[in-house]
Amino acid sequence: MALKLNSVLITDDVDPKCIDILKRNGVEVVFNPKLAKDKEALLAELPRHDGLIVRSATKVTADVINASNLSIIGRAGTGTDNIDSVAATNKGVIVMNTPGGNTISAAELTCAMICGLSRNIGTACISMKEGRWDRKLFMGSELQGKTLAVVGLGRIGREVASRMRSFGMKTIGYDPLVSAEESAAFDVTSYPLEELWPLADYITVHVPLIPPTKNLINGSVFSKCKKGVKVINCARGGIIDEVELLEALNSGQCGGAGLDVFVQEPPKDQSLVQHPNVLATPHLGASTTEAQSRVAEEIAQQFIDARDGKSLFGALNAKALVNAMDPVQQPMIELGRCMGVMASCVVSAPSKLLVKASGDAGMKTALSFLPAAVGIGLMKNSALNLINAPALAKAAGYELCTEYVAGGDNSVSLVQDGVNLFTGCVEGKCSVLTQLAGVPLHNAMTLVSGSSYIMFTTSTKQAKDEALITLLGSLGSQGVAVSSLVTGSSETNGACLVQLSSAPLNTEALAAAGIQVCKHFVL
Ligand SMILES: O=C(O)[C@H](O)COP(=O)(O)O
Repeated sequence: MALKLNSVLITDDVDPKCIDILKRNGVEVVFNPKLAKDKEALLAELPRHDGLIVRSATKVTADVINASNLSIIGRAGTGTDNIDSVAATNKGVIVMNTPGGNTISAAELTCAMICGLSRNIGTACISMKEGRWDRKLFMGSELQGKTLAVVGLGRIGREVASRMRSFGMKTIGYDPLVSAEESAAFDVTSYPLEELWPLADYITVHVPLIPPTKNLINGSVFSKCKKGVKVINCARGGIIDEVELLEALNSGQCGGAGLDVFVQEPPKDQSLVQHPNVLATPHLGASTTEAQSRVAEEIAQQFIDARDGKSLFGALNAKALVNAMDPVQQPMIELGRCMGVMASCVVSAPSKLLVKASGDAGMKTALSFLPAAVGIGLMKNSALNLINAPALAKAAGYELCTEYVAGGDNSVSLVQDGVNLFTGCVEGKCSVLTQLAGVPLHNAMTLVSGSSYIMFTTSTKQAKDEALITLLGSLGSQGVAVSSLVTGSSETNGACLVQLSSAPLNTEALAAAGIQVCKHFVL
């Protein structure tokens, strides 16, 4: 499944390697970092591009996304909080970052902050530049034997811990996604937050800014810490409550803060930056030649790989697409979509549908995108794709659950309230489905886009058989040939899908013949 990527707009300062790689691969590139600060101009330029690449300066808000024709937004870096991912997902736009490219640079800056705070390097340097020689004023403390608490034990947190251990620091930490055993394996002793705070001499945060991490370190936390605790934030502004940090600095409860990021960047309120115990830098975590070169190369190559259908590495909101990229899965996507179209004739929102796949491991993999494919067919909205279908189907009242049954005949069933609406499979994948009335399904469900189908359901199996005989007779009398037929039934209902070799269909004549056709539809 390839992505449209004829033209890419870059609105932040990225290393020229990014432009080179995209151009070398036949992509037109417009590089205009001024657009990061000029929304009107951004909105005017964006519609003619398929891809957008940013760092943290460009605010990719919902109105920007909705006014665009983008297929993909790339972040040359880690944090995507400047991109409205919900709006992107609802519009079916991939959001992608370069998760590891600036890890070392961010970790090294954090370590530099810890060292700088321990020896007052920032303030001592300013004092010397002012012509003073204040040796007594800048008495420091060693790091050896002190405890560093790392909140967030992902890539960056782990690199910080490992480097600071070489200074003789004891490393403790917390991460809701990392077990105590796992963190012990990289020499970080895990504690619940409430137990972590009183143990720490230094606290460094390496978490994204999301609702549970907003103001994670606040006045109440400072009151539980050792007096003089030092805090470092090279992650995102707002993880440490800025107002309550200032109070803690003023009272001495906090002995120093290393801040690379701020709620507002650049910060209008300078109280924290000007505080003597604050070591401040202007969001320089990823600002090294190495990190910039890496993230620029990575985002460009990831775009090309996505365009060529090779990989979706770094994609944050396209779970269904990742497995669906494999060309062998295309018939399965089409099957899901067709089943969704058929289902739309018999179900309406709100409803809960079970997408049940049985067969080999490939069928289990297919379940990662089948509900999305069913959703596309179900909602019959041309703006839907595998990225936005799950969210939009849910918003419309369709709950799509999945179930995998190992073994079986590589088929997919759509089940509502325990009643099997349809079962299907892709050509060559399935032998004969037992619940179908003697029709080899691999022929009958070879669904071809643009074919004309009639689908009807009945309250009993017998009624279905009778209706089918009447329908076939009626079609025959109209000169419409039937190319394949799928019938299904359970104890309580019957279903039938008739594929016609030629459209159009005289639905009035059918109605006159007393046939309850749910829908005549073109897949
Ligand atoms: O999230 C990141 O990757 C870092 O904060 C760096 O941001 P920047 O690319 O704007 O320097």
